[in-house]
Amino acid sequence: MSANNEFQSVTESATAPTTSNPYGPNPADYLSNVKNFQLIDSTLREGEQFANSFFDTEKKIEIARALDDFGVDYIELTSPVASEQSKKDCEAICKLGLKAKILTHIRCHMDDARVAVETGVDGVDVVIGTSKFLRQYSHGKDMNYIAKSAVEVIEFVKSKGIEIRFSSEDSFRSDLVDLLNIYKTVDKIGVNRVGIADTVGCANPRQVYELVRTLKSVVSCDIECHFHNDTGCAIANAYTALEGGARLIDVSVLGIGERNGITPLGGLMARMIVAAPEYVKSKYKLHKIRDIENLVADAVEVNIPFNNPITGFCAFTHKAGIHAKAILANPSTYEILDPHDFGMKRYIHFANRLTGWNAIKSRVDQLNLNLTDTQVKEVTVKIKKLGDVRPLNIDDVDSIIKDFHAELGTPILKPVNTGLNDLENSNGHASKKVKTSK
Ligand SMILES: CC(=O)SCCNC(=O)CCNC(=O)[C@H](O)C(C)(C)COP(=O)(O)OP(=O)(O)OC[C@H]1O[C@@H](n2cnc3c(N)ncnc32)[C@H](O)[C@@H]1OP(=O)(O)O
Ligand SMILES: O=C(O)CCC(=O)C(=O)O
Ligand SMILES: [Mg+2]
Repeated sequence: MSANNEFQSVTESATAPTTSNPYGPNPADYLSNVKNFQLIDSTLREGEQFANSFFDTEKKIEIARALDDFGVDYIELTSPVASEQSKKDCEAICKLGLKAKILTHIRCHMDDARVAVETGVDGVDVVIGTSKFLRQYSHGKDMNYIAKSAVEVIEFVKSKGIEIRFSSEDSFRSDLVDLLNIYKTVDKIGVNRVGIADTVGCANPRQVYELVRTLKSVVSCDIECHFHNDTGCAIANAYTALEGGARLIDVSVLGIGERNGITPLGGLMARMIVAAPEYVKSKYKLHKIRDIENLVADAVEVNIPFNNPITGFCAFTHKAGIHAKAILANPSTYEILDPHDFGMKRYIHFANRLTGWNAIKSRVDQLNLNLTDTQVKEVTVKIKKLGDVRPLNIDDVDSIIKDFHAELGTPILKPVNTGLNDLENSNGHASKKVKTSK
């Protein structure tokens, strides 16, 4: 068996969930939930609550169009009672005729509901805090009052013929009996969705799975989930919620939102393409993620983080010699995501002291030079030696290779081609300055 075939067979068995069954006793059940999810993008609601955000009407429209083109199912907008302009922007976005359904997000109060239903939205997301913190320090209402006002608001919105979702804020610090009672009440009068919100980012995936499973056993409507990222669990929690039977996940571009934000759109796509590749690739224009992230990053004046899934400048850059060799043989050896699915490229960063002769041989081949394996190993030693002294760039490596080749006096058989391709790291050592992965 060739090296390539060996890699192939390892990769295939590692990515075959139905045979290796990493999902426990009912893989079909978990997977069917995961393969049918929907996205509610809240960049223009939760994202407006991000510290740096200010979107004028034109920018909101540009972002809404980009999200629609990407394929999100819903776009959630700031409450129309937040300000006069928020209301006008909501009305303007409703008139765009987008494929995505437009939602606005309001408090559980008739004053808000009356304004929301007049904006032209396809649905209203209603929220009210149910934890003791929110009941004491935010709105100050008890569970009876919450249930009464929820019923009133829901019936009113339903009477307008648009979608209605009821969500408890701070669900994971709320009393479970209180929660299930209020969800049962609103499910009975017929909401489109109920929402679970990890408002403070305290939940872990096991807690999420348990709550979603429990809720699923008492309501018949769809379940939506909203996860903050304070403890770094927002993507994992979203995924686990889907495994548990939730249908919809709230996301925002780059995860922008209150504090350090919520489940990021791009990061969730990275997670979901592994679980449901056909569904994700057919439903969402994944190659648009980079442009959407750049659009929002520019608007809120932040850089794309270096370690961002998919679009971080080094998300598909392989450096150590051991990795480079295997990547050259079969990219799946060290990649769970294929960069080409997202319109991205893979790079092998060979200009450093951790490189190996296999990576340097690839560079020699790219330069169309004619060296034996023994000669490539010799020139690799020279490259690593300089790499011990200072950071290297591609030109350093090329010069060492070309000088070595010239000293041998071997003719160059073909014209030299130094154009960039997948084996060159065009981002080089500029990580501190690189704003995006372009
Ligand atoms: C977890 C979340 O992200 S929830 C969504 C957060 N989004 C927003 O806050 C939208 C932007 N907000 C705003 O523009 C303003 O806060 C407004 C217009 C909503 C309210 O402004 P104000 O009336 O000046 O009140 P303020 O913001 O100081 O306090 C919040 C008020 O809402 C009430 N409230 C808070 N949550 C809820 C709720 N879910 N349902 C009903 N009332 C609520 C509070 O009791 C308080 O009213 P009070 O001052 O009469 O006690
Ligand atoms: O409406 C919701 O479900 C979520 C509201 C929110 O932003 C939160 O609780 O963090
Ligand atoms: Mg939130």
